[in-house]
Amino acid sequence: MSKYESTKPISQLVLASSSPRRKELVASLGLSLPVYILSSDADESVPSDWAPAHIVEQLALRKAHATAAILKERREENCSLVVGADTIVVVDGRVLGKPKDHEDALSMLQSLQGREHEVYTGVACVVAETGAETSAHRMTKVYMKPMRDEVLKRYIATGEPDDKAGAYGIQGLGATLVEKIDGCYFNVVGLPVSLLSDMLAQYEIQVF
Ligand SMILES: Cc1cn([C@H]2C[C@H](O)[C@@H](COP(=O)(O)OP(=O)(O)OP(=O)(O)O)O2)c(=O)[nH]c1=O
Repeated sequence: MSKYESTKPISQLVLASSSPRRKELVASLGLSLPVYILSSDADESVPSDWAPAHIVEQLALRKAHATAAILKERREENCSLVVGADTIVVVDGRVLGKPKDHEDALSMLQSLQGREHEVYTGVACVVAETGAETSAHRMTKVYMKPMRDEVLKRYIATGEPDDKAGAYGIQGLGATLVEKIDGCYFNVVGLPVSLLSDMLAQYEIQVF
């Protein structure tokens, strides 16, 4: 029995995510095994006293386990490694997820502009066959420029903040809001690929 308790070698990777960014980043790794997308509706509510690192790792695990359960129900022949991820923005200890509406997006961006905040992404790997799990996270500091409401409102009107934690996307027009970062860029985009590649190596999946 290998260390991840599977009787068979991993033959496919399943990304438990509906995020187009995560899909692109996994594709960019050019893995030699097939990659499929199968997202599920994991509950994303968490107790208010959880630390950011714990939140993102637990939510990444929930997402991966929910997809692993679907695969198990289907009695898949292939041995799948399911990858889940979760990203949050933290400012002054306050956790920002995705904005509910444009008003919420404005209040998030008002709290981020002109100062630094942290972005946490948790990554989880679950072997569908056995439920064996690993999780880890990265944190990146992001420094946003000071901006007037008028600028923030114009950015919100582009629609880019709608589906993003903290109401901005560093990979898009949101790059113009950011002065500098300290840490992994891909962690901010939603999937720290260097961390993921280390985690995949534990399952004998090599990136190159
Ligand atoms: C801060 C920031 C977040 N984001 C995105 C990454 C995540 O997709 C999203 C945070 O929401 P998540 O709940 O982490 O992910 P998701 O709902 O988009 O996808 P899934 O749960 O199906 O995997 O915010 C960016 O794309 N750019 C950024 O600069």
